[in-house]
Amino acid sequence: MSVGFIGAGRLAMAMAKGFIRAGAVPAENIFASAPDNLVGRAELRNIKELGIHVTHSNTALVSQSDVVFLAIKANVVKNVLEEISPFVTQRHLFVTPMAGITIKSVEEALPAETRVIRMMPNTPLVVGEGATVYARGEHATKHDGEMVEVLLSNVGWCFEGKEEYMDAVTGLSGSGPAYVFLSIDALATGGVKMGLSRQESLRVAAETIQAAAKRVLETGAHPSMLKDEVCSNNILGQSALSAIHKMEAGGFRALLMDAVEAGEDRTKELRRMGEVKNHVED
Ligand SMILES: NC(=O)C1=CN([C@@H]2O[C@H](COP(=O)(O)OP(=O)(O)OC[C@H]3O[C@@H](n4cnc5c(N)ncnc54)[C@H](OP(=O)(O)O)[C@@H]3O)[C@@H](O)[C@H]2O)C=CC1
Ligand SMILES: O=C(O)[C@@H]1CCC=N1
Repeated sequence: MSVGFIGAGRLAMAMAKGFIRAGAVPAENIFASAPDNLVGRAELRNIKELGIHVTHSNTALVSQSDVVFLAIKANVVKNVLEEISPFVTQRHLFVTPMAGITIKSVEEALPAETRVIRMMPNTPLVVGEGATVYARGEHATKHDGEMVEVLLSNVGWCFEGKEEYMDAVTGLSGSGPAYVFLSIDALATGGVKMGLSRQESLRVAAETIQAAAKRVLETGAHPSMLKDEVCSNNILGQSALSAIHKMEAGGFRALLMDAVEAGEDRTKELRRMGEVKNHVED
């Protein structure tokens, strides 16, 4: 199976590296199309070092690939689909990770009965971890879905969901790693303020987040119950409860809920951007 990425940006390269590292797709079966303006840029050297094939032609990439990931931004999708449409055949499966862009809009821009799957991954798949939710279009078969699921399961957890939730998934897990990176940085900075070295503090913060996530996944327990395990009820303890009181007073949980909602709202705006040719935001 040959895998192509239209757009050789951050997500595409994370996926390509993740697939190669996991042994899911050999580098020689991976293609990426990068615009001409990448020539001479450091990104192109990094991409070439991966050993994948790089072209400056989206249409050549389509001709070379069985599975085509649309790893571009919403503002160029209309033009790109118009450009490649004459080169699309029944051989192709299109997978779109684009925030906000619906399956229907991709299907309508490509030849009738083109098989399309929409998915929302996240970039930690570069290290073989992460969460991907996908939804099948009208013509994508169960087998197509299983194929995507097997491929993405090499680089994290992947499951089929409903397209109507995909904007919310974008606000939750597509963008989620950024919220967690921010949290790790903030926790580590707190440690530094209390006298730890930056390096130690960062490691302790990252290991703590990883361990807590693992505990949720392995026990299947409600996070509030696990929180109670950490918080001593005894008046002689309560250092965790004192900290949590501060977090609640600062609206910590409401802030994270608002973040997911804001991510979803912006994703819906991106959908409108995708409806216009070469949209440029003011
Ligand atoms: N980054 C993430 O964490 C995630 C991203 N996504 C989605 O993935 C998509 C890509 O995001 P991301 O990788 O972050 O964005 P990037 O901007 O890093 O990558 C997009 C790439 O597309 C290239 N490009 C622009 N126009 C064209 C064209 N006409 N033909 C081919 N390539 C073109 C850009 O080149 P140039 O820079 O030269 O313009 C750039 O390299 C988005 O739709 C996003 O919503 C989904 C989940 C997570
Ligand atoms: O911010 C973005 O556009 C993308 C969508 C999900 C994560 N990053």
